[in-house]
Amino acid sequence: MPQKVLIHHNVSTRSLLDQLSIQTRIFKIIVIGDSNVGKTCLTFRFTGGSFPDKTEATIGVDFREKAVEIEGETIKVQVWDTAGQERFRKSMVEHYYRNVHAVVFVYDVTKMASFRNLQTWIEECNGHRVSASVPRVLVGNKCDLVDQIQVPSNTALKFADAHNMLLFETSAKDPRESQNVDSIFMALACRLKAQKSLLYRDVQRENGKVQLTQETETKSNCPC
Ligand SMILES: Nc1nc2c(ncn2[C@@H]2O[C@H](COP(=O)(O)OP(=O)(O)OP(=O)(O)O)[C@@H](O)[C@H]2O)c(=O)[nH]1
Ligand SMILES: [Mg+2]
Repeated sequence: MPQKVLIHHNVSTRSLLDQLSIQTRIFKIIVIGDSNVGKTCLTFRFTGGSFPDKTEATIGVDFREKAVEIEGETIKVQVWDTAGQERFRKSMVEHYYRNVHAVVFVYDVTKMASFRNLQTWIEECNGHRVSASVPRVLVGNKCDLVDQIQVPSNTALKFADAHNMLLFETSAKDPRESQNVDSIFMALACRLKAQKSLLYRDVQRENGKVQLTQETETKSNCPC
């Protein structure tokens, strides 16, 4: 008798877990740009809430995740912090762009070369057949270095407009800017939620396998 109770309990626990995983939506956001612009620091600021004491050049990719709540729904934002150095990224590039939901292009406001190179990063992104409906944003980082700014805001704004991107000028280092860093990812998550272009955890009951599938896109009505 107690055994029967146990079996019944297992079944209901499993279906509850299935339901929970179906409801977990994951947004894959990749962060792209030259080496040293601060991609790791920005992703760390968003997911960990602080500025890392020390960073090393990213090799391949580092994943960071943060659960956010939007209109009562908990969503997992999966941030792919990519390597800026060619030698540390070449074997991974296909993986960066596969099933991506949004792209964050980063430049360093104190380094004009990192701004000019954005064109190359955009071309790489387009070359990997990332759909035009995948939201993209532009981030000028290191705004705390006010005396060293080389990229004027209006130049960056024109570029962002021409490429249909929102522009965020911010600093991963300055704690007063942390809300601004959060708003980069939150604006994207908000837009993706509205778009319904999501990774669903689609529970395939066949053979008890769990697979990830991508839903078809619908038109966005997000205000951001
Ligand atoms: N002043 C200032 N320094 C920053 C800021 N963000 C990052 N840095 C510094 O810039 C350097 C590079 O930062 P990372 O985040 O490692 O750069 P990355 O873009 O991830 O570089 P790769 O991994 O090689 O592609 C580090 O010394 C950071 O401390 C910022 O907002 N302000
Ligand atoms: Mg890095």
